[in-house]
Amino acid sequence: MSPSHHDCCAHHGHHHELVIRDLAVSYRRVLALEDVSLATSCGNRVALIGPNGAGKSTLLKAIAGLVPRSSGSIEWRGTAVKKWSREFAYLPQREEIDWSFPITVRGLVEMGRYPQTGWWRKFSTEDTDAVDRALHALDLVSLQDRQIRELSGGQQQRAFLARAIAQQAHVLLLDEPFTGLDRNAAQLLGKLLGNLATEGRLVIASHHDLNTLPLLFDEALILSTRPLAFGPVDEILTPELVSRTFHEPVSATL
Ligand SMILES: Nc1ncnc2c1ncn2[C@@H]1O[C@H](COP(=O)(O)OP(=O)(O)OP(=O)(O)O)[C@@H](O)[C@H]1O
Repeated sequence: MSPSHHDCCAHHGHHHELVIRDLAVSYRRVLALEDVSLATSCGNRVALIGPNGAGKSTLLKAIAGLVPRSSGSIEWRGTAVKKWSREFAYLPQREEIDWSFPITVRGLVEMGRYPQTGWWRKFSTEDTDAVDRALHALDLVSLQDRQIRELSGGQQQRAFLARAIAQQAHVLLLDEPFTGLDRNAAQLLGKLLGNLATEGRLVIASHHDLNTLPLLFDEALILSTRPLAFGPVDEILTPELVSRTFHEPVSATL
């Protein structure tokens, strides 16, 4: 029996839903990640912190099943994650997305239903309802007929999150979702991510701004190819650790 997103924490007691053990990822000769272990559950917002090249994007892609791992394991609700499944939604960094692609906001959100419907089936009422709910949750109802390329950066981020919600993904893997957003857009996105976590989703995002870290996230993984620390943000964010993370060259750990 797979728990719905409303009860996913309650019935698991102390068992964590996402468990990563001794993960390593290499790109040909570059060792991008090593010895990464962490355990967390729905309801949390986890920040990945670290200097450029620390492996934050690589970890998001590895959890999403988008890059092969050299060793280690990833378990989601007791089952080994071997490849992409619809439980995971991955949002790439802004510059990796082709924003000129001709599609409306609603069209993009409907794409979240394709893993369920298959392209040959018609949209059911359930699919339409899921799309409507996702547009509503991300405050996009009035923008649904607009082209994606005509939106602001914050609105585009929300459209991609709405697609993930329509997909009914429980794990949201976001690569620098706050980068490039103005204050208002960042505040709105922060609030929406908080709601999604409270509803019982797990949010994992790379993040660069240590000042907003305690406001936007519950837990943090400090990464420099290897993990330097993982835990609640208020315990992790010590001056010693911050200077160790950002003043030490990444290559020193390789
Ligand atoms: N496709 C790739 N092929 C080869 N090496 C790669 C590839 N992608 C990333 N790397 C290397 O892996 C390491 C980790 O990169 P990654 O993008 O995960 O870091 P990051 O923490 O997300 O960095 P940033 O903050 O700059 O986005 C870096 O040394 C990078 O050069």
